[in-house]
Amino acid sequence: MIKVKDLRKSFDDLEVLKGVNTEFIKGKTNLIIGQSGSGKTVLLKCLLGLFTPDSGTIEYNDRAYHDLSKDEKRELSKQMGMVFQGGALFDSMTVEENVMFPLKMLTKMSKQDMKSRVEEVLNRVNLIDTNDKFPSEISGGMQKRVSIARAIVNKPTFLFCDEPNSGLDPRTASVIDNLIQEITYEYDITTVINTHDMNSVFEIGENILYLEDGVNAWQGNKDNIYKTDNKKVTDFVYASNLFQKVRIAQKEGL
Ligand SMILES: Nc1ncnc2c1ncn2[C@@H]1O[C@H](COP(=O)(O)OP(=O)(O)OP(=O)(O)O)[C@@H](O)[C@H]1O
Repeated sequence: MIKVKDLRKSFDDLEVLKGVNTEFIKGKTNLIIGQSGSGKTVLLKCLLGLFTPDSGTIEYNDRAYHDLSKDEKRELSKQMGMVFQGGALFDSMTVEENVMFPLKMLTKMSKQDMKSRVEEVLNRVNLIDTNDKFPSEISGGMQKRVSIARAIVNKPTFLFCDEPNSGLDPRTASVIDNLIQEITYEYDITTVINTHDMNSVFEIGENILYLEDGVNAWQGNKDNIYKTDNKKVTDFVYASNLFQKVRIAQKEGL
């Protein structure tokens, strides 16, 4: 569980987060949606500890970040997994080396234990016989799987994903969404996903935060979002004709 209270962050004169209050639930896929520039990435980076907020608090399992000692902050960062936009794999490393990287950096595991843990997570994301391949030798969908394997290899408590579907065809995007959701359940992780993909919203949106101009403007789940009359949310979510038709069909019970 992550609780965010009155979070504010500015860059010089630009006020980006203007008092965000929200909760991200353990064991669920929590989505952040909103217009470009609404502050989604800045919020995600605050959650990851990459940006220091100007004010407000972030509590990770009921412990406020600013109350933690330096060592505790370091320990907390080890409990965080990140799926970067575009995968952000190391081109010069094989799939196995990419996934092993966090274990080398963050743990004192033996080479053998690291190898077997890497094997376990690569199997979990259904990547077989790719250990010795380089990122350039596998498809975009497979690269995302490697990125997910790398993010979960150190058994994180918190998983952050920045547009995990970008650049994928709709079917592969849906497979990746479902994989992230399954892993969230299996590992009982607090997963936070920054997304532009409305298919993800309707598929895995268990707790959706709609951010508008740096504030939490709406929060609900994929079932509530069909029915909400909050104009800001409907204008954003149903900007496409296709989704408008889906909404009408849903409301009419078709
Ligand atoms: N390091 C930074 N320094 C200065 N301004 C920044 C920095 N990071 C973000 N911003 C500004 O904060 C605002 C919000 O950016 P952010 O990347 O959070 O938007 P977003 O909602 O993630 O947009 P998108 O959906 O397009 O990725 C933008 O105006 C951006 O220019």
